[in-house]
Amino acid sequence: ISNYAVIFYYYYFVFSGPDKWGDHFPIAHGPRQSPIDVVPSQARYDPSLKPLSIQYDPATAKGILNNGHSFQVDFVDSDDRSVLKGGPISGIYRLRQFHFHWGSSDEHGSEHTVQGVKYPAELHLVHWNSGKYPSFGESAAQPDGLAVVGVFLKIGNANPHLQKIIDAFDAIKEKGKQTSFSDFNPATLLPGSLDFWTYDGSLTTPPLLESVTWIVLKETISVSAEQMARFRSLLFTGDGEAPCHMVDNYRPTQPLKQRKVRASFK
Ligand SMILES: NS(=O)(=O)c1cc(F)ccc1F
Ligand SMILES: [Zn+2]
Repeated sequence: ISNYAVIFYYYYFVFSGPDKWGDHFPIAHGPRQSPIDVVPSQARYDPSLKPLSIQYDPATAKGILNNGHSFQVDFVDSDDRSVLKGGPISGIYRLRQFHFHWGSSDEHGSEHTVQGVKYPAELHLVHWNSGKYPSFGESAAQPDGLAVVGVFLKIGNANPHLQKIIDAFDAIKEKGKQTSFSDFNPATLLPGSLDFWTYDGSLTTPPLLESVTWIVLKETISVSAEQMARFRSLLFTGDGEAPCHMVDNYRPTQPLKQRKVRASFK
């Protein structure tokens, strides 16, 4: 079908909300959908999991974009300067972008939950298996193609590392706007501990591809209530449209089905 139709359907379903996605993306009812509710007592410690190795080069930061359903910071991924290794993955995965999901209030907004606990926001650092596949697009179609590190945000002290991102929001308020974003190390957004839960899952927005090894960190990072309010000042809508605040851009948790969640810690 034409590119126009693809774009139309993409935006139609993204805007018609998660409950409608299954009608036209049957994989929405698949065996390894994300996000899920992580139940720590059901997660089995796996001593064979290696420590996470995260090495990012701030020079690979490229730009920041409002894509109409979140904002994302894109990275140069034409070489292995910013990579993820270890943990549950084999080989080397290149950082492609990071983005967030958040709510209309501090009571909810994360995609994953922990024994039903919802956080106000969740950071996703998206990596693709450059050791095995030639591109992000190719990787996204493979069961071992992507690895996403998820980090929960919790209301507390203002996060100075988030502030640099927030300061760029005025330039990307509307859908489709982007601006350059350089010299930023996303490792500054990680908590002190890299203890994690891991499970096999999917993209959480259409096309919901079941190609993601999820690595969800146990420890949270802080964000202030004022900083969360700045996230909610972004718009889903484009210039000239009736403004609609970018909030509640998270998918509800999905059935675990036959999956096991492993823990990297006792
Ligand atoms: N929320 S997500 O990390 O699963 C995700 C990453 C992508 F690169 C594309 C779509 C997605 F939904
Ligand atoms: Zn995400």
